[in-house]
Amino acid sequence: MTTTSPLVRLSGVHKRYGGVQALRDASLTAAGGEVHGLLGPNGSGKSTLGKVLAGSVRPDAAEIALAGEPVRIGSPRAAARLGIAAVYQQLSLVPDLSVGHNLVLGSEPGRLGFLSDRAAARRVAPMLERLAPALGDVRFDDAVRDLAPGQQQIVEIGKALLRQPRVLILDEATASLHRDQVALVFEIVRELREGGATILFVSHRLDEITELCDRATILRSGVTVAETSVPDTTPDEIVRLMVGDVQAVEREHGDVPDGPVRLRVRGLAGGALRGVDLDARGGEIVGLGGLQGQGQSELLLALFGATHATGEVEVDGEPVRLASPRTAASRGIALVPGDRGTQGTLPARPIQENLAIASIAGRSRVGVLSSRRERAAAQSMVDALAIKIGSLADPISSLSGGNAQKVVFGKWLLTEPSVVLLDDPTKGVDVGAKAEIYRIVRSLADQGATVIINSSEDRELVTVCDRVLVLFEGAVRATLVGDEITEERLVQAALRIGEGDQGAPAGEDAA
Ligand SMILES: Nc1ncnc2c1ncn2[C@@H]1O[C@H](COP(=O)(O)OP(=O)(O)OP(=O)(O)O)[C@@H](O)[C@H]1O
Repeated sequence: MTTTSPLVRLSGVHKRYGGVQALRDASLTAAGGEVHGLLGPNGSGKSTLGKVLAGSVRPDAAEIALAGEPVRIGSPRAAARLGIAAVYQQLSLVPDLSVGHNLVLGSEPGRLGFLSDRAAARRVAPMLERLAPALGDVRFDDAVRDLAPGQQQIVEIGKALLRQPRVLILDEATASLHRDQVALVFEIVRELREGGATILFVSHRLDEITELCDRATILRSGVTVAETSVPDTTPDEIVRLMVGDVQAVEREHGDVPDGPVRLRVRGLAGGALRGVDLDARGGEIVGLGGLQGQGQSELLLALFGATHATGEVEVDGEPVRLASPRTAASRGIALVPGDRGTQGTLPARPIQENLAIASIAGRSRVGVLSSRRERAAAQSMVDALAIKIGSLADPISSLSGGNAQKVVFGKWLLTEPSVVLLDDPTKGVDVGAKAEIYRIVRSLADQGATVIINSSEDRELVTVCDRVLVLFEGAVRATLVGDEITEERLVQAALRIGEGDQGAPAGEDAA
């Protein structure tokens, strides 16, 4: 069923959080049978608008109509009764409960309490089967706690789908998924669309937006600035609508630096890693590519001493013990983790403290740094990364996701590291901020640091890297250098197309 009458209409939406006007007269209109993108820079109000519709944020003012009928949505429960379901990057699953019970949570017959195991199993069996390609051999009884983050996200999506929503909000719900998992989610979203539902899709991945969305609403600073037909708009135009005119990031195919090797790794193994060799020079940006989940994050965590691994690591010719993040940090190794939700911040503490903490730990044993210096250092990072904040004293939990990620990034930059490990550092970061981060990554390298960057976006690897190691099942499968680094070659190497024809094999790129 495809209908042109708006299933969802939000207008005159205002929301203020303390000093931040998150939405001002924002609006959105989406038809049934439509995937509607909700786009905008970090902090532009996308999540807030979605949450107003999902009943989890109470607006200061709003008019909401569903299929032409004015409605009041005072709570998530009220939204659920209206057929509205939402999935976020932050999960709402109960870790100690089974996959099956998590799936039925929220769609159980309320008055009757919990479903019996048998009834629950019957209820979720078709959904588990549908999701199997993205879940692997996950079973009804497995505890959610034991699942990989991507699998948990899939369960969260399954939970929303079981409610058979007529409006489904996916708010960065694909950010932690592998490509094959994203493909399944898209398949399901298209089925929902066929059935006449409206899907509101929030993502910073332009390729996902152009692939999936029919129309899109674009927010800037809490205001709806445009509504557009996605197939009729080029990605460049979408970017321009989102951020105004930003300076495009051009790939600079400079020569690979030929200074001494700064980071030398031999036979790094453990967990998913099956013996990785790597030599990287100061000034070099080395990317980790390949299908996701091939050991890229594990490699970075092992180099940071955060997981148990064996092998030899040297920085500037001196052996580094893979003992702990503290040891790594003392040797000038910094890690910017990808999962900004759970790693790398003290959510309740002020932004200033979050920015300063790693550099304080590195420089002062006593840990007391004059708050004037801390403040000056923090402010310099806020300026350099254009982090959108109210005040340095606000808790980091008050920031939008992308801005929080910039704080994590800034925290490590302040330590002036010699080896910078970046684990998908721009996940959930808007295109404008991405460009800023790329510039900073480049300037770090120009100052002599070695940068190792894992990215889930091939485009990012093409944009910033001097060399890309394509990982496959915990080992380096291929190496692409300079002009060889194209999205096409990366995909080919990741999928092992044209075996043996993917640039120098691992190990041959050594000094
Ligand atoms: N609970 C809150 N308390 C205080 N301020 C908040 C809260 N939630 C959001 N904000 C602020 O409201 C503004 C809009 O945030 P929102 O999360 O809606 O943006 P967004 O477009 O989804 O951002 P991102 O792309 O970074 O996720 C931001 O400035 C943010 O800091």
